[in-house]
Amino acid sequence: MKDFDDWPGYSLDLFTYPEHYHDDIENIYIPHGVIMNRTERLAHYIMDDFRDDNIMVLCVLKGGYKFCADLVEFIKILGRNSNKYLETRVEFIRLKSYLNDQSTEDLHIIGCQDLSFLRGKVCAIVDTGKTMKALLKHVETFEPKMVKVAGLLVKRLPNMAESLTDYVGFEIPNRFVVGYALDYNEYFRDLNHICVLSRTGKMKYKI
Ligand SMILES: Oc1ncnc2c1N=NC2
Repeated sequence: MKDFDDWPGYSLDLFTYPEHYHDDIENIYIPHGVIMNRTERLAHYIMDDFRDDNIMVLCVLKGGYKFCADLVEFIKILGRNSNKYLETRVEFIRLKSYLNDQSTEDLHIIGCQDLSFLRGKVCAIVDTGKTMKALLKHVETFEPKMVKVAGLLVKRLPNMAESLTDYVGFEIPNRFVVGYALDYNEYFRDLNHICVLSRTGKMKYKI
């Protein structure tokens, strides 16, 4: 099912958002409430799959920090309510791969390169759906017991190989979105909804 092929997004006057972005966003593509409900559902799947394992969550910064925090919170809440706790540790890795709204393809890791804490662990990589190939290859070199990927957004690219994402938040067309920790040159991370950037916004914050 193509979730968002010709989805026009919600008009701005239906939801609240930071006033300073008023002219910079085109529409509200995925409202915060919808993101949270979807994330809760993904937490259910993860609880079912990781039943008795402890999870080592590898959060991909910066874009993945909101999704990761909410996903881990839901895993904790679901565990408490079903009296089945999943011990969850979180580590962080920073990837920088976008300049303006263009992926620079060369994925370089900023910060901790040594992921030996993953050895023999069950690892859940939480990311916003950037190209996972290079990161997965790097993670595999530390011989984790099992790796699963949770991606908030998976973009439908023309030559997309099978998706490397085990838990997909939303499959969307290949368009640049901001908000919910997704940035455009470090702006819009403080926006709760996932929105489409307007031309004004693209020009205003262009580097
Ligand atoms: O659409 C996007 N918007 C912001 N940041 C990223 C995006 N895709 N990968 C990283």
